[in-house]
Amino acid sequence: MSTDTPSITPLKETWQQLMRGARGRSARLRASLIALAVAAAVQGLALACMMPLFQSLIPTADWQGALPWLLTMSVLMLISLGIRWWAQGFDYQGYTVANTHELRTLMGEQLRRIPLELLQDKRAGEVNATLLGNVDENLNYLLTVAAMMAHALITPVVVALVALYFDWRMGLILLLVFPLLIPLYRWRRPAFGRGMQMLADANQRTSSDILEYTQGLPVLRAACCTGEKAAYLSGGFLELEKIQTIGQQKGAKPNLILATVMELAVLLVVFAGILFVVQGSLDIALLAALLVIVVRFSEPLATFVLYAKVIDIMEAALGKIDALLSIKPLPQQTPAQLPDSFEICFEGVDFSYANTESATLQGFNAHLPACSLTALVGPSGSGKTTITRLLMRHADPQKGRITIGGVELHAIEPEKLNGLISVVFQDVYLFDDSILANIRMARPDASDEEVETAARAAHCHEFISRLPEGYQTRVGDIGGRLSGGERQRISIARAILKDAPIVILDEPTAALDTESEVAVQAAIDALVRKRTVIVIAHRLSTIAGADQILVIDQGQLAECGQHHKLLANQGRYARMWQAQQSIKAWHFTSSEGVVS
Ligand SMILES: Nc1ncnc2c1ncn2[C@@H]1O[C@H](COP(=O)(O)OP(=O)(O)OP(=O)(O)O)[C@@H](O)[C@H]1O
Repeated sequence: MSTDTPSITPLKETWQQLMRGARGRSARLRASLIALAVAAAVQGLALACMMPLFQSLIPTADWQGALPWLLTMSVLMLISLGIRWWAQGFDYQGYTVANTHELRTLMGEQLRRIPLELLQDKRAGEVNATLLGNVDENLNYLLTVAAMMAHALITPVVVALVALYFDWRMGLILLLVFPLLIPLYRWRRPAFGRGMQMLADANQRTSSDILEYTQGLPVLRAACCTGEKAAYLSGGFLELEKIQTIGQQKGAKPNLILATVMELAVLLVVFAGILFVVQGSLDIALLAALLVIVVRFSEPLATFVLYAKVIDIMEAALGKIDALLSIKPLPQQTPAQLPDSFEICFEGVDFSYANTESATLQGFNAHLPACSLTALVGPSGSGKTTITRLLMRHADPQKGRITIGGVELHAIEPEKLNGLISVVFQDVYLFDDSILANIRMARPDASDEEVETAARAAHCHEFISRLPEGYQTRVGDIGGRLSGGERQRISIARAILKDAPIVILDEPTAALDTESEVAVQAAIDALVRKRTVIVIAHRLSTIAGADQILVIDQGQLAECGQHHKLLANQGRYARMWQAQQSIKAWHFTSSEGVVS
C-alpha cells in the first residue's frame, strides 16, 4: 500500500480549480467570496467604532458624543450582515446544490466519453469516491469557511489600520501581531495539504478495497481466501487510521502554537497598553476598547487552522475532480459520417496499451466482409480481445486505420458507433432491475411486445415465464437463481433487440454445460443472421464453419482462411486443431476407462 506524499497545489491554482468547478456560476461565486471579504472589512470598521465610542463614554459618559458612533457602528454592522447574507445566498438559494449536481452529471458524462482503456486502469471504488465524496467536498463548505477565514484575517487587520489613526504604537503592535498568522499558516500549509491529500487517497483506496471485497466474496469464499483478504482489508483500515492520526497530530501542533501566539498577543497588547497608560501617553478608554476587540479576535484567530484544514480537504477533492475531468475524450472528426455498409477493415494497425512498453498489435491487417462470420483464434494474450476493443473504440490505435463500410471509426459519432455494434460477452452483467428493463436497455424505446419477441428469439421467453413475476421479476431478487446459460440468453435477447449490423461474440458459450450451450447456440444462430459477425473462440470446433478464421499470434495475423484450407496448410491453425482433437480423444478414453 503506497503512502507516497503527493505534491500540494498552490493557492492560486486552487482558486482557478474552484472557479472551474463552479462552472456557469463562477462569476456569482467570485462575487460572493469578494462580498465576504468586504463584509469582514465593514465589520472591522464597525468594531473600530468602539474606540471613539469608549473615548466618549470613559471616564465621563458623554452620551451626545457617543450616540453618532453607536449609530455608525450599528449601521456598519447591519451593512456587513446584509452583504454576508447576500454572499451566503450562493448556498441558500440552491446554487451550491445545483452546482454539485451539475458537476456530478458532468463527471458521469465524462465517464461515458473517456477512452475505456483508461477507465479500466481505475478501480470502481476510486471513481465512486470521486463522484460522491469529492464532489460534495468541493463547494459544500466553501462559503461558511471563507466567511470564517475572512472574519479571522481581514476584520482584525482593518481594526489595526484604524487603530493606527488613534494611537500609532498600538496600531503597529496589532498590525505586527495579527498578520503573524499568515507566515505561520504558510509554514504549516504544505504539511496540512499533503496530509489531506494522503487522507483523500487513503479513503479512495479503502473505498475500492471494500467494494472489491464485497463484490468478490463468492470467489474469495470458493478460494478459501476470505480471511486473507479480510486481513488485507484490515491492513487498509489500519493504514487509514495511521494517516488520520498523523493528520490529527500535524493539525494539533500548529493549532496549539497559534493559540499560544494569540494568547501572547493579547498579553502584549495589555502590557504595552498599561505601560502607555501609566506613562500618560495612552487614553485608558482607548485601551479598554482595544482589549475588548483583541479578546474578541483571539478565538477565531486561534481556530483559524481548523478552517484552513477544510480548504485543504476541498483542495484534495478539487484535484481528484480535475484529474478525472481533464482526461481527453477520443478525437471526433467532423463532419461526422455514418457507414451504409458494414464490412470492416483493419489496415496496418499498431496498438500498445497506455503505460505498457510492448506492442499488443503490430501491423495488423484484416478484411471482414459484410454479413460474414469471422473467427479470431490464437493463444491467450495474442490480442483477440484487443482487436474487438479497438473496433468498439475503447482506444485508438497508434498507427493504421480501422474502417466500417469505408468510414474511419473516428469519423463516426461515438453514440452512433455504439449503435452499430452488439456485444455478447462470456461474463454477462445484469443490472439490479426487472428482466424487462435489462433486455430493453439495448433499445429503450422498444415496446413490451418487441422485448418479448427478442426474448423468444433468444430462447429465454420460456424460463422468464416460469419466474414468479415473469418479465417484471427483479434480477437482484432472483440473484443467483438464473443459470449461466439463462443469463447468457438474456444478453443475447438484448443484442437481438438492439438489431445492430455488427455483432461481437466473446466466447459466449465457453463457460456453459452442453445443454445450456445448445440453447445458447440456438439463440446465437438467431442473432447472427445477415450481420457482420466476429467470434472470439478458444474451442476451434465451435467455429469450424466460419466464413474465415483469423489466426492471431503475438499481435499479428499469422494465418487467414477457412477451416479446411487452414488444415491443409499444416501451419499454426492445424497444430492448434490437432492439439485440441488429441485432448478430446484423451478425455474420451479416460472417461471410458472410468466407466469400465
Ligand atoms: N487494459 C490493459 N492494459 C494493459 N495491457 C493489457 C490490457 N488489456 C490487455 N492487455 C494485454 O494485452 C495483451 C493482449 O490481450 P488480449 O486480452 O487482447 O488477448 P486475448 O488474445 O484476447 O487473450 P485471451 O484469449 O486470454 O482472452 C495481453 O498481453 C494483455 O496482458
